[in-house]
Amino acid sequence: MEEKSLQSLKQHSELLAQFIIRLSKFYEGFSPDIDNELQKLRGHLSGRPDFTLANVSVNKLNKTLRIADLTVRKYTADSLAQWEEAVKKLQHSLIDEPALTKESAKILISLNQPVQSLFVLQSLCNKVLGLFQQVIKTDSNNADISSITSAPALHQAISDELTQLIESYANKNSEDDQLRALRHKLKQGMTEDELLQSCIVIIRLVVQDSLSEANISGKVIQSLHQALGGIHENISQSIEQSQSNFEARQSSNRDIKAKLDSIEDQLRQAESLEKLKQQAQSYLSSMALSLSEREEAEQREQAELMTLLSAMRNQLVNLQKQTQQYRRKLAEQIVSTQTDALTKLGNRKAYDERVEKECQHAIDTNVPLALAVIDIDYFKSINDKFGHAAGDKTLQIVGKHLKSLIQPTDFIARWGGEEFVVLFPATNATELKSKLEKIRISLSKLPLKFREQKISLTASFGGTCYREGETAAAMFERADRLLYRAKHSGRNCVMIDQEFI
Ligand SMILES: Nc1nc2c(ncn2[C@@H]2O[C@H](COP(=O)(O)OP(=O)(O)OP(=O)(O)O)[C@@H](O)[C@H]2O)c(=O)[nH]1
Repeated sequence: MEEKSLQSLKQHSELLAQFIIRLSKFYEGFSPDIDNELQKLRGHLSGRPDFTLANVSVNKLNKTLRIADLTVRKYTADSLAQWEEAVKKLQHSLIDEPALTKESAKILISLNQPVQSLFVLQSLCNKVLGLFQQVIKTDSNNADISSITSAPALHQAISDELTQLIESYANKNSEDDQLRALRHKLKQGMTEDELLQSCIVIIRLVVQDSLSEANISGKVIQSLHQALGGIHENISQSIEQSQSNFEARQSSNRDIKAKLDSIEDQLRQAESLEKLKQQAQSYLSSMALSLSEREEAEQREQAELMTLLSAMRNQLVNLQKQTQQYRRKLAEQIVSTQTDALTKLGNRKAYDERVEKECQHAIDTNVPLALAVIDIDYFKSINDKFGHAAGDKTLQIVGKHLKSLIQPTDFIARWGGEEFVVLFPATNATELKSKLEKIRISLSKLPLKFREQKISLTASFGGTCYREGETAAAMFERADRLLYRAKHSGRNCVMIDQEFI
């Protein structure tokens, strides 16, 4: 019996030792105190077990484990609170990501549930990390997309706009070194900083230019004002002079009349012919004197008037010269602000003005108006292969060629970059399609050669007709969408609004 219970005790202590070994392995590294104490306990229970010492170890372990348990709970609570705060912060930046917002809400609910074990805590930690990984991935994707699409598109749009502005200034100031350098740099490609600095340079130029324009206009107006003031003074002077001359003539008339009346009286009362003769002679010589004085005065007046008139004439001639000069300058300015410097075709401003007129005409006359947007295919590759100068030359050649293919009543403008816009008055969609097809084929046969290399060039076309009641911009957008479709259908083709056919 004793032998049996000893055997059973041995078995139990071995089982306990194995359990302690497993427990030690599980807790290994968790705390050095627990590791040491478990190792001691294993020693007390192996071989000849010493239950008294084992009991001491178990008590020590109990205490350490209680403290460790409190530490783990506090650590768990702290971790959960920190993760919750981090997920909440993250949630604010996820407004545009509904899937991630939903996921973060789910995680927040889990983080607020009681944590039963370290495994649950670990799984929560994994979920939080997973969420952050997903957000980082989405952010970098978005950053990639925006750096591929919006930022370069904006960069390109600003560069194109600046090129146009510089072109129109270069028209006026072809010798300006700064402009020449800017134009060159823009064609080479600019960094964002350089682009911003160029914007500032151009803004300064525009301000200076408008200030000097205002100054010139001010001077012209001032001199017109002076000239008009001079003419006004001369006219007032001549009116005053005429008034006083008129009064002098009236007094001279009264004088002559008085003398005639007096002769008449003398004739009636004359007693002798001799006396009458004497008196008549005296009156006649006095009248002759009055008349010659009057003639002299009249000649003087006429001379003065002539001087005044000739001064006025000179002033008017000057005035006319100045206004003509100014009008010519204004006309030149209007032409230059509406001309594309590179192709010498109308620019977007010219198009904007013209399209409004043509739309109004289409409404008034009920005659169709067609619009085409033409974009050279793979133009960038010309720049890339042969340089910007070759690209510029191509734009000039294409612009000239397009102009030669349309009627004088049609209107062509360079919309920007490698895009042209053409207005075809009195043209319906079917006619537009056939006109654009002819232009497309003609363009594809244009002989172009750079560095001894023949290059074939094609363009894509979007065309539509004006719909009464819509804006010119709406018509353009429709044509532009059709152009986009033409590009996506393989390029070198014409896409016409089917509604009109
Ligand atoms: N030489 C020159 N290039 C210009 C001018 N304006 C715009 N560009 C260039 O035209 C190119 C247009 O390129 P994209 O918009 O990619 O068009 P694309 O290469 O014609 O391709 P698709 O239109 O899609 O067929 C850009 O590289 C611009 O820098 C200019 O006045 N002169």
